[in-house]
Amino acid sequence: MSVLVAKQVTKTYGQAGIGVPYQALKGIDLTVNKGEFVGIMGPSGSGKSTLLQILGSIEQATTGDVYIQNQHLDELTDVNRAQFRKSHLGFIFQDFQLLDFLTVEENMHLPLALNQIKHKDSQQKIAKMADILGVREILKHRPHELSGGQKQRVAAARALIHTPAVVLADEPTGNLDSKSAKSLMQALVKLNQQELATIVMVTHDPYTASFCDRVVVIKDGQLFHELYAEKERSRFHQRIVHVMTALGGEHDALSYLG
Ligand SMILES: Nc1ncnc2c1ncn2[C@@H]1O[C@H](COP(=O)(O)OP(=O)(O)OP(=O)(O)O)[C@@H](O)[C@H]1O
Repeated sequence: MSVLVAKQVTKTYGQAGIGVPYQALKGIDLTVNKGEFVGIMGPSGSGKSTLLQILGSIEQATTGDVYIQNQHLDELTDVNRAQFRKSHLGFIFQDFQLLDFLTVEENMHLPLALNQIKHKDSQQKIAKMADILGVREILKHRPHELSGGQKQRVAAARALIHTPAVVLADEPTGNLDSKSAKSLMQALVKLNQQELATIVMVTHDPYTASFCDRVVVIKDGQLFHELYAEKERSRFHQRIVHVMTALGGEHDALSYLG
């Protein structure tokens, strides 16, 4: 069952008469099924963040259609779009974006409060998420008392706690050391497999991407290639590295693809 469908999405920045218009996306088609973990990769400036922002209804596509759980995003009013985002989407950012005046527990409670989840259910959800993400011991701490890895696991808990239709993650391991990155990705895989969470994640890092079921590669605003995971993650990692190396090189990138 598809949860997210993007059809022929384009994005042109720069209004007529102000500077030179720039087409960042040139007709992207993407379908993500329930319980899929999809990585979006591509060189710097290829349009990854633009695509993620359009999928998250933060930016509007210039042309094309985006549906999340059959809801066409362009058909929502501004008020309904904000409400839809709160209830149907979860976001994880590179710089965590936790509220420092709230404890970990209160940060996790925020999406539940915004969606008017009852106190008893909230407590159960917080306890379950805290266990899956290994943050139970730090529930009473404030974000400034945490390591980067802990902060990002809390941010992931907050993004997923209200069981959104899709979680959109923009470079979630970008500020983490390799050990913390691995632990975050293992937690996301667990949430993906146990809770059937649907995750779309932009990353530069082939190792981070190797935890996905599928990696979509964008080049110059267009879909360039798709890779599917295989049993051994290390082999998938290698294949991603090959594709990205080929993309960054001057030679015929397609000669690497198989
Ligand atoms: N608000 C904006 N106004 C004008 N141009 C923009 C804007 N946002 C992005 N762009 C341009 O659109 C193109 C795609 O940008 P985007 O941030 O989506 O790429 P990216 O693949 O995420 O890059 P990176 O990996 O460096 O973050 C780039 O050329 C960028 O300069």
